[in-house]
Amino acid sequence: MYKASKEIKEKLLVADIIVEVRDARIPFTSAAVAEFSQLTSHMTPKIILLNKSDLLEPMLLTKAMRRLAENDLKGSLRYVLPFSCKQVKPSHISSVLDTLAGVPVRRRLKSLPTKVIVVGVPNVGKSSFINLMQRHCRNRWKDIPLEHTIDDSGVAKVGKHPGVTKHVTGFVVSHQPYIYMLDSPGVMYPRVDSWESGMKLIITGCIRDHSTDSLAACQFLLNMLIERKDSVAMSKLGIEIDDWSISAHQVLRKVAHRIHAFQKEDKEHQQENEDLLRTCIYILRKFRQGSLGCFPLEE
Ligand SMILES: Nc1nc2c(ncn2[C@@H]2O[C@H](COP(=O)(O)OP(=O)(O)OP(=O)(O)O)[C@@H](O)[C@H]2O)c(=O)[nH]1
Repeated sequence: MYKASKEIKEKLLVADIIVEVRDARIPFTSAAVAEFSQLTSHMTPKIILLNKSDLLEPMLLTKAMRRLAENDLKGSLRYVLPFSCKQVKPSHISSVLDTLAGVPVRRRLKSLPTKVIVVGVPNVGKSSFINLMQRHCRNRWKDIPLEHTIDDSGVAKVGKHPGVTKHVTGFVVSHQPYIYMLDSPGVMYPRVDSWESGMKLIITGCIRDHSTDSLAACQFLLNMLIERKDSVAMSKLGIEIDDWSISAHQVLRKVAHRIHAFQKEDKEHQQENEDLLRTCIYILRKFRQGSLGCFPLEE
């Protein structure tokens, strides 16, 4: 963990622009806040990329972007862009490139590349985004070498250079202006300031769940679906609900029956907890894949 923090620190120090990837379904809860204030200058421009926007209705996405702009970005120079690595839209890529090109950075000298680092809490799609940009840029500039290393002075060079003590690797995303994206993301910690935030982070996979958490997180999710009277999501779980006063535990049992999670030979119900846990993992996986439909977890 210490090593990871040290690496992020070093990368943030060389970065001219920070792209913070967040999960569009939890635009506030998936903020990578932990080290930001200590490690970055207030002057470093930040772009917030609301990834996984394919898992949110367009109207809600617009709302989330507006709320972020109103609440989260006061007084600092930031941009909020929608993105989806799963349903890639050329307009998303071009708006990222245009925004990067237009961001006023401290030193935009022709000889020095503007260095962009991608950061975010786990599982928000940082690597997917970097890989996608790398593929796009490789196709765009077929004849120009795109893989570089950068030494401490910020000069990008092709190939490996002996004598360069610290270097970061990445690829060119734009030649005019000269913009370079580091190819390894900075993984940061989320802020878990309430039980509810923790549940949302587990549901979306930003925090790894252990068995007890899976049960609690799944029940949290099912309660949300019950509250929303979300018959579409329920039908995707293979069940129908006639009376919405049903409890999360009852829904869980219904799904367990539906997927035949209960073991037939377990007449004494000794395995029941394990069977329900397997069902929770099944439900959470479906949600994370977007198979339960598009809905926000934050109002
Ligand atoms: N639906 C959807 N899934 C996505 C999107 N982007 C990434 N994913 C999925 O989210 C999961 C995590 O993606 P990664 O790119 O590994 O995320 P990461 O932030 O690099 O994760 P860590 O390595 O844990 O820090 C994978 O299963 C991806 O397929 C997206 O835009 N939409």
